[in-house]
Amino acid sequence: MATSASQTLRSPFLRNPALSLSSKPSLSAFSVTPASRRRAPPRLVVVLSAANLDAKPTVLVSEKLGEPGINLLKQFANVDCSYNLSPEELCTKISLCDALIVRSGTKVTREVFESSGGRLKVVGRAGVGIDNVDLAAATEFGCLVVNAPTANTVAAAEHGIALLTAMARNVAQADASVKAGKWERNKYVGVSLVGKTLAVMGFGKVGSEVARRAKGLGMHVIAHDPYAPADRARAIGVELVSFDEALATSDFISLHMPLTPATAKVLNDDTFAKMKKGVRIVNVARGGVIDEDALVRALDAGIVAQAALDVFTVEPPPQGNKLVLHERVTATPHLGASTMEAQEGVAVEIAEAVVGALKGELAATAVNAPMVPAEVLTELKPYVVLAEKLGRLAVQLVAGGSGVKTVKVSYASARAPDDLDTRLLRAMITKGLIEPISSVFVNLVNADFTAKQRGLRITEERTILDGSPENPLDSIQVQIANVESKFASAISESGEIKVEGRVKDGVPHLTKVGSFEVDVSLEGSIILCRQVDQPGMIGQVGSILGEENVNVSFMSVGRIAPRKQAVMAIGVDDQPSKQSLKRIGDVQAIEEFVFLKL
Ligand SMILES: NC(=O)c1ccc[n+]([C@@H]2O[C@H](COP(=O)([O-])OP(=O)(O)OC[C@H]3O[C@@H](n4cnc5c(N)ncnc54)[C@H](O)[C@@H]3O)[C@@H](O)[C@H]2O)c1
Ligand SMILES: O=C(O)[C@H](O)COP(=O)(O)O
Repeated sequence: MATSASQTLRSPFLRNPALSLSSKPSLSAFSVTPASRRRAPPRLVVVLSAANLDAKPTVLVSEKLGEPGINLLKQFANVDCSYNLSPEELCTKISLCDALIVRSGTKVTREVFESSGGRLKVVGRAGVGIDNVDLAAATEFGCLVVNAPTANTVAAAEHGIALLTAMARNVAQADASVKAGKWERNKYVGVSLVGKTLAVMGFGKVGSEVARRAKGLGMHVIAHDPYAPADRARAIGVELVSFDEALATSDFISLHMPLTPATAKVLNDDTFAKMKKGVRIVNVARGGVIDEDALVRALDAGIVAQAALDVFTVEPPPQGNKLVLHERVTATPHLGASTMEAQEGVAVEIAEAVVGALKGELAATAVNAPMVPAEVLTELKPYVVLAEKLGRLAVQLVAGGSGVKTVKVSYASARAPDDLDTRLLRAMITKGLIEPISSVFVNLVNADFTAKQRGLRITEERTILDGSPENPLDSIQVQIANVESKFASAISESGEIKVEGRVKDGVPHLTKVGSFEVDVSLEGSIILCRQVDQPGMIGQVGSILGEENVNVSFMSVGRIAPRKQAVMAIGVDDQPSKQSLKRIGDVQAIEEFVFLKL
């Protein structure tokens, strides 16, 4: 079992609270509730709880990061700024690091994750593009990848506009000519932008800012983006068009899509052939979206009149690169994000994201894990804890030897189905199901991957309840099918191990085991006993535990009918000894019992 996870998943409840009696409306159960346990909702420490918070984590910064970001990191971590590491040096260092912060110049390969020996928990990309990080490997290794997606948007858009205008007026070439002692006024006659059509390819953050600015220059702006909403484009006076239409009708094309398998070399011999003769191209996205050899051919053939490029397939491009040296190409060394303001912003954005992730908070800028908006997260916090604990309980009820393969999770809620994002809950149930029976560390990043790898099939279903949708969930039920249980009473009428829980006053409770209703707060550990319902049972078990100074935090009895079979759930703060557990088992009326660690 991954002990580090369970250690840091502690919630900050008080121990040894004064007990107070609270009567329950249900006839079939009563409970003893520590008053102090009803106060604070559990802290959410879900994603990266492997980071050892007792020792300061170590953050490796492998490329120049703005000072404000470094200062922020230093308040929480040991910061190792080692720039220009070779791939081998990076692999060596990484085993000593909990987090790595990179820009576009560091390749975070599978080897990096393998070399980290499981210690690397977060990769922070101080910028937008994450094409230099092997996301599949990061996910497999349970390493969260976060980026800083907003702080350099304006800088990149401004650089796009700078390249567009500089290209149109031959600024770079004319400057070099003047510096070379020439005065070539006729050679550097440019083209005007006003009234020309600009196609923005990729209408995301940077693309839309470029569009806005280009409209200010009097250009007719169209955009191609298969995923952009038309109303967002319309709102700034931009028409979304097909890829082919963008190519065929534009005087200028500005690229702003990410580099993905779908966009790699999207500008190639075939697509250049579809463009208007004399088109001008700007690229501040990624070099790999253009087939650079094809661009050289298109320039030489006069299809492309000019290109202005900030990014290249290989950076820095090899010496003597034909494209860079082409007379009608303006080149900058990946400067899109390089303004003082953007670098400060990016540094702070990524430092906050990495520190937050190391503390176990959910990252709003997670790239390989669901991004859960802060308000949703606040609401879901206690349910997240409930989900993991139900998973832990359910799997511990399985009799040894019977493999867990089929799990059904049912969420009962008065919310509309699309108003409840269950990915986080599913991940935590998976964590709860897998960690107690393996050495795998499961988090939000690798939960689905790990489940799949272990052949664990988790299906989810929703029960829509009438009533107020004020709370996101009424209950969560976890059922494990096709297994035997070491506590037969946990098997429901339909033959599965079944546990169900709810959140009460912000605290997760176990409310059903098999067909028995119970009510026990999910903290510490739990003893479940099945007995013939009769007076004195609570006293007998309570005094066995009391003799050993085991603090009982919660007790509840669920029964079919008075004096028939009942299940008693006892919450304990401390682990009872084997002898005490045996004595409980020896109580005559107790037919079976199980001790479950949460
Ligand atoms: N040169 C630099 O220094 C610099 C700085 C910032 C960003 N960038 C790069 O700019 C690009 C855009 O960044 P962003 O912050 O605007 O990202 P973003 O995610 O906000 O926008 C990208 C847009 O591209 C769209 N897209 C995806 N596939 C597409 C396709 N096949 N065709 C057309 N559009 C497609 C997406 O729908 C999205 O709207 C990224 O490649 C990023 O790495 C470069
Ligand atoms: O994707 C990005 O954010 C830009 O390409 C910036 O990259 P950089 O951080 O290496 O300047």
